[in-house]
Amino acid sequence: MSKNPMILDHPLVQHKVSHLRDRNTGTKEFKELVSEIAMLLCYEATRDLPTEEVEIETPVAIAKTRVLSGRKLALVPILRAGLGMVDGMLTLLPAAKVGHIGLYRNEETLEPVEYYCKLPSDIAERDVMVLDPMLATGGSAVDAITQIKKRGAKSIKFLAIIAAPEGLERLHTAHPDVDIYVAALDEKLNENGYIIPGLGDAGDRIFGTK
Ligand SMILES: O=P(O)(O)OC[C@H]1O[C@H](OP(=O)(O)OP(=O)(O)O)[C@H](O)[C@@H]1O
Ligand SMILES: O=c1cc[nH]c(=O)[nH]1
Ligand SMILES: [Mg+2]
Repeated sequence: MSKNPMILDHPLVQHKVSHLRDRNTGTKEFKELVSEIAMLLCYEATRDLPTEEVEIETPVAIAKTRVLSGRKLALVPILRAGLGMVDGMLTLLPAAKVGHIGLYRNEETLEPVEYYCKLPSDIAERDVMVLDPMLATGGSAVDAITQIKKRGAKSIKFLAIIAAPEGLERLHTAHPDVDIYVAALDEKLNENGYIIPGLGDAGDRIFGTK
């Protein structure tokens, strides 16, 4: 990857993120947009997957062409909000295994509290993509990636929809080997650790809990 973080500047991504931010966007459309943006992030984050040449018989000739050369992949959404990105990713990567890490932010300290971790048993052999729509202070992403590395994974990417500069800095400092892909880079965090302008609480908007 040439740039870390990679901030997608594609018009489709910008258009969809604008609608996602809108406070008048309801749960159904919000979920659809998260899934679609995840698909576009996936397209960019898989640009370096290795391919191999094969011969395919078309109805008229033999084509020398390329297919993915069988790298094993794992998606690891950070619960809850990361779940919203899984379907979009699996649309493009149907063979990927899915692990889950449950984290929530302590509202006062803003530090992550871990409550669940279940990863594919062969995670150490897989290229891992960690998913969370929001990278705010970066505490959740850093903690999730630390847990995944403890279980042996060596190749890890992090995909978020909106990032704050504070979160990008913290994640890059803690895990400089991790390539980061984001759909939008925002201005700052407010005093409650929310991204400004952001989109509010992603988990609540995906699951309709507020
Ligand atoms: O970068 P950070 O400061 O750690 O903040 C980002 C985290 O906050 C949100 O989760 P939240 O704690 O709201 O849990 P939820 O997904 O269950 O709503 C979000 O989905 C990230 O996981
Ligand atoms: O702005 C924010 C920050 C953390 N988590 C969210 O869902 N939104
Ligand atoms: Mg939340």
